[in-house]
Amino acid sequence: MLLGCIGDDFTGSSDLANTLAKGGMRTVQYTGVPTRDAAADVQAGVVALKSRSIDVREAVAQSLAALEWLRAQGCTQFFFKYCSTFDSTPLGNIGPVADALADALDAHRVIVCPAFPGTGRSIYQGHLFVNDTLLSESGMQNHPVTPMTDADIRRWLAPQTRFSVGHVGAGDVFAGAAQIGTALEAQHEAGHRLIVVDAIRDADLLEIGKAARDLPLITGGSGVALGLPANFGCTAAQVPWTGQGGKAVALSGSCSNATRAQVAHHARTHPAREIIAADVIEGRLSAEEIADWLIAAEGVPLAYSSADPQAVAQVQETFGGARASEALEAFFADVARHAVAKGATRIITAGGETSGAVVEGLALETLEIGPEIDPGVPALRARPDLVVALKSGNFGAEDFFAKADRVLGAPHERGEAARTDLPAGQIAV
Ligand SMILES: Nc1ncnc2c1ncn2[C@@H]1O[C@H](COP(=O)(O)OP(=O)(O)OP(=O)(O)O)[C@@H](O)[C@H]1O
Ligand SMILES: O=C(O)[C@@H](O)C(=O)CO
Repeated sequence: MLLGCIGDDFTGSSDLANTLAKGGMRTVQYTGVPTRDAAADVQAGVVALKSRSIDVREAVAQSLAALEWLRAQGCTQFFFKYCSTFDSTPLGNIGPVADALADALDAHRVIVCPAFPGTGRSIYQGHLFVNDTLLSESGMQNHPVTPMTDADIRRWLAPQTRFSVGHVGAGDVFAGAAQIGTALEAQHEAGHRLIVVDAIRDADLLEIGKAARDLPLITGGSGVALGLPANFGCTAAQVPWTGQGGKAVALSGSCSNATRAQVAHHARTHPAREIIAADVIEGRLSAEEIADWLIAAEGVPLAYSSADPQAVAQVQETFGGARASEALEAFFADVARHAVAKGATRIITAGGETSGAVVEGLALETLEIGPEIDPGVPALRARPDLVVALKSGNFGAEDFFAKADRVLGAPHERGEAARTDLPAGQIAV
């Protein structure tokens, strides 16, 4: 293994794995820290944690355990993947995890770059934009767990880290890799260790990637990984894929604007059933009943708890946010387990936490990275008879659910039949 990656959530990890696989690296995503060695031919390993919003000490401990495993696999460079909207609070977890990894790797010029132009995230003069609005005016200021009320990433990161935060501005980035390297060195000499780097276009990210060639640790969204495969001699390639026939089901626990638009769009032409949060929390609805409905329904049936901010606030006020989230995530995991037991072979999930719960509930240990469905969302093979797509809340076009089903089911470009030869947990990219 060459490049070792640690992702702070499951959908974000598949977003990063997608970029690396498209760049030609043989990439595998692992659910949590594996207990055995990776296959010998894996070039990039992404250890997916659910560490974005957990207790900071636990997030650091899990990330260091992931680092240890990745080091043992032979990796020479490491990547800490967090959200392109820098989801964190003034207490962490991005800063403390980056600090701990920097210490462990003796890294002193640590790039901090959440930019992902393909989904509208850019950084200019240290400020993060979502399309044409500052992060703090993009809707992310209302996020229930990590409200992002300041778009200045330098200022947001400062209270989270023990180190001084530096900045490489757009002027240096536009001048290319050599100048980025010089600017990183100047920031280091000025006493800064975590260095926010501007990027507004993919071309900027490719130059940053070149400049990062010899850095032990890079942190950011998936965008800044664009240039890394080339440093290892890999070239962009079509990602091989064998489609999976059979029954598709879609599950959505994401309440983001993008997902709610996708749910509304899908419900116009496919069977869709709303999951009422109170029914789940108070035990009036069984997961098996929903799985039966999904299996019996035509097309790509969707079960969703996605609701607007007022409805979510009402549920949280009545039951408490943590209780509601736990109950709904456990419910979707149960629905997925029953649906797979009853024959589902293609599972599409929306929402980082929801997807994480489903992947853990189904005990999917490794995910083979397939072709991109929409920016940041790849098709994934979990088992010889099961494929999945894990969509971050804010990602995907309006027709995402139907499109995901088409890509998951698409025949291999060389026309091979679906594979049945590989045992679970031993799947190569
Ligand atoms: N109707 C609802 N009322 C209250 N909470 C809900 C409701 N539906 C879903 N939830 C909870 O809201 C949370 C949504 O988080 P999730 O990470 O799945 O989506 P997201 O935040 O849109 O995605 P991402 O993290 O990828 O941006 C989950 O914990 C889910 O269980
Ligand atoms: O970087 C992103 O925006 C996503 O991969 C993600 O992490 C959303 O949860």
